[in-house]
Amino acid sequence: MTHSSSNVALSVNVNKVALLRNSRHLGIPSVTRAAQLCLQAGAQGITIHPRPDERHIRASDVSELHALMQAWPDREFNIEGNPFHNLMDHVRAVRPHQVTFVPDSEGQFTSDHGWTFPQDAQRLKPLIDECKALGVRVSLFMDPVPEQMAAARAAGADRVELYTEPYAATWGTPDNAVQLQRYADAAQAASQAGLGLNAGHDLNRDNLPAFVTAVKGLQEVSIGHALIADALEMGYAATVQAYLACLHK
Ligand SMILES: CC(=O)[C@@H](O)[C@H](O)COP(=O)(O)O
Ligand SMILES: NCC(=O)COP(=O)(O)O
Repeated sequence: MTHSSSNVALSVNVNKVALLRNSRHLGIPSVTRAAQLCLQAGAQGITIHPRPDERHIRASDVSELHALMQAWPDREFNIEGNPFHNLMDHVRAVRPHQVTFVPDSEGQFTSDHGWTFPQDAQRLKPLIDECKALGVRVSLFMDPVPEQMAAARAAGADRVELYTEPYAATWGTPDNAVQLQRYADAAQAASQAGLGLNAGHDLNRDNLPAFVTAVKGLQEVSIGHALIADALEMGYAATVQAYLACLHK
C-alpha cells in the first residue's frame, strides 16, 4: 500500500455511493466507478461495510470491487462488518487485504461502539485465526480505552481501528482536547501491545489534521460520509455547467 507524506493511508469508504445508487434501479452512481476515481485520485484503499440488510453495499458490489482491486495491486481493500452476521461469507469469497470486525447489531443505524474484552475474546479468536489463515489482516473496531489494547492483541488482532465519533462530536468544544488525549493514550497502548493502528468514523477535513498530529503511529484512516458529501459539493459547479452546456448548444 502506498502512503502520503504524513504516512497515514486514506481508505475511502464508498457505502454512501451505494446508498444513493440504491434509491433507483439505474445503477448510477456506480460504486465501482466511484472507487476507481478515488484510486486514480491517490486514495490508498477502498473500504466497504456490507450490512446484512444491504441498505447500501450489496453482495454484488463486494465481488465487483474485488475484481476492480486486482488492477490496483498496491492498494488495499478493507471490508468491515460483524463476523457473526454476513461478514465471513465475504471474507471467504474474496479474501480482502484487511477485514475490520465491528460489533454492530443487525439493522443498526451506524456503528457506535467497539468490542469489549475479556467478554468478546473467546468467540472472536477462532474467527480471527480463520482470517489470518486465509491471509487476511484483522483489525478490531475499538473504543479508545488503553486497557483494552493488550487484550485485543492477545485475541490475535493485527490492528485496531479506533472509533473516532466521540472525538469528532466534540470538535470545536472545550471537551475536544480531553477526547483527543484518550486517543493518543489508546494509540500508545496499542503500539506497546504490538498492534497496528487505524481510525475512523465521522472524520472530516476539519477534525482530521489535529487527530493525525496527536495520535502517534496512525497507519490508516477510513473516511466515507464526510468525504462523499464533500465530493458532491466540490463537484456541483462543474456539473451544473455541463448541464447548462447541454441546454445552450
Ligand atoms: C465501522 C465504521 O465506523 C463505519 O463502517 C461506519 O459504520 C460506516 O457505516 P455506515 O456507512 O453504514 O454508517
Ligand atoms: N471505518 C470508518 C469508515 O469506514 C467510515 O466512517 P464514516 O466516515 O462514514 O463515518
